[in-house]
Amino acid sequence: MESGTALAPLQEFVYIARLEARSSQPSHQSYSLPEPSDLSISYCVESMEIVLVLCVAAIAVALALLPKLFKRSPFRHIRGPPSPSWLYGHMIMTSREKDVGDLHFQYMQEYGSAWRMKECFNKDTLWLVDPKAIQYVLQTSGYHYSRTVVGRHIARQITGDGILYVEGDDHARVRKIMNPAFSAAQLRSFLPLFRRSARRLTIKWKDSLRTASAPADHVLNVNSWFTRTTLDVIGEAAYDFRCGALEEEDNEVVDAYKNMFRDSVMYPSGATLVFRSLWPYIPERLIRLTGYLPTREARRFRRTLSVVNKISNRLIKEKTQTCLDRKDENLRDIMSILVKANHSENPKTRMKDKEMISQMATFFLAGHETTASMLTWMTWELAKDQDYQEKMRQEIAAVRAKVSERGDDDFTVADLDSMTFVIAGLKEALRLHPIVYMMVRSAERDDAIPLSRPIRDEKGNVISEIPVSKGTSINLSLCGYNRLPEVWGADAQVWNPYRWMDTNREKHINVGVYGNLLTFSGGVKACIGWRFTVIELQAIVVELLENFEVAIPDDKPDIQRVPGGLMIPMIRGKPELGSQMPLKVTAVVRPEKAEV
Ligand code: HEM
Repeated sequence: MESGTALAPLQEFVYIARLEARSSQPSHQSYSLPEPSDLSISYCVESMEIVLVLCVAAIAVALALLPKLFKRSPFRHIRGPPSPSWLYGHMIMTSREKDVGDLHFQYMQEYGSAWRMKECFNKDTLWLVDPKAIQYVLQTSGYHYSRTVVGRHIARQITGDGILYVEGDDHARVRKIMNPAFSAAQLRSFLPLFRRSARRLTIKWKDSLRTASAPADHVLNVNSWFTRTTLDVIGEAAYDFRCGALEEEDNEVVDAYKNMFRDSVMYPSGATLVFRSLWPYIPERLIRLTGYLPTREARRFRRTLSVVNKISNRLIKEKTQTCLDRKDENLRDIMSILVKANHSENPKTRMKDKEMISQMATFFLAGHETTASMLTWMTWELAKDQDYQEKMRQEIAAVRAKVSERGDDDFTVADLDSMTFVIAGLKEALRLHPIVYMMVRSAERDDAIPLSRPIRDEKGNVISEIPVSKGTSINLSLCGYNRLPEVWGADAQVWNPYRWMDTNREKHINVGVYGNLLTFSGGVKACIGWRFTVIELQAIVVELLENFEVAIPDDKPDIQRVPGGLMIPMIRGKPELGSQMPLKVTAVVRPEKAEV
């Protein structure tokens, strides 16, 4: 389609709306992955009426906001890829990447550690992988770069007014109350719970192998098993609530989260992108109403939130009563600690019950699919690297021998931390597969973002800091930074866990909370659950490698990193199957346990 005439944006919009209408499905979708070049197979289930209403509203608001939308950005001379569309900018392209990160990696090579792209209505947006710039945005000036209006309101639809939604002083207040529940000592106390859940998973896999017709070729969708395991873990750790996800696949909570991202935010339609791009100009109270719209994402999120809120409501009441009765001394779950911390706060700064419920929904959201996906990508890497997998297994066996010699039944956190190969494998998986692969921040004031390495702009000028104006969207490419050759070496694009054993590694600018990776972000809003995740991953990986070998199945499925809010593993060309990671799983025969 031609662009460039005055009517081009309108033609483009109508063209894409038509294509999307053609691919809209009334109820249960038939899934097909849209190629950036072929929007006719776009994935979109909003009804055409909703799309049209939103379009008309969007165009009306857009006309009223023309002056703001056409403000020229102070970094317009930074280099970047040409925009394919005035209306959509690069938004369709980036939200429909074939494999998460491929565009980021390409632009890093072409333009360096900072580049310019376009949002809807031709608005400039800055992309960063530069460590100093990222440090500045997340840490040095963290509270001057807020989560975007769109990001916050989508989070609000999934979790309510939780920590992912609030900003500024409110964020600092909530974070302070939450911190005690995530102290290192508190999280270490969860190890037995993680190990119990991992053992339950082992039993389930062994049962599955026992009943398999050909155990040597037994293929499991490990992602589904990991999701159910981590759901059980977060239920028990956060609420002392038994989800029972490993026991029954069709459980209410499992069902509430199953493929939630695929069914909501994956491959947003053009109309959705345009509509969302207007939110920053709409009063907050009106944006809140978007959660009640019959759109694909709002409907899907409402379904999940109603299940989680029902449980949280009941539990908050119970735990508050237990706290008031002073019967909570032995309760170590996150919610009990939060209730206690909240009660010791000044009544003015306390979280209200509604806020507490939202934090609980946040833990469920933030705390299970992320960890499950991480386990999925890690086992996939290990399935491809049998040598390294075996090295990890030998290391685990050696530490196991020491534990038995001591007369202990199981590993302590110190034992897990002594496993150099396991930790290096874990860090490498976190580096290559950051589940939250990008974050967008909005500049709260005019500012200049410093760079660690100067770049050249379109005019050949050397720039060591980038001027940004209030309201600019700053895209932090977590997956890009995690593969930056300056930081990780010339082989940054490939799996090489040995890089973590190099004790001569150069010191780099501090950006992230774990291994200096950006996987858990950094600064004032870094992942509060990173330590929780690391211990959980260690506990589960060690259990699995003691009991099983994982390998790529004989038919070598083509695994795709699908951009859907999180980085979702799927079989290329089969999105209707949802998250998938088929791996061949065989039992390891241990000397003392030769059964299975
Ligand atoms: C592999 C696992 C995980 C990954 C990759 C991950 C990643 C992240 C990232 C990148 C952020 C920053 C998001 C942003 O600023 O927009 C974040 C925030 C957060 N995460 Fe995690 N996370 C993981 C597990 C967990 C777990 C297990 C919990 C809770 C038990 C958790 C709770 C949170 C919370 C509450 C926030 C918001 C923090 C704040 O705003 O101050 N996460 N996480």
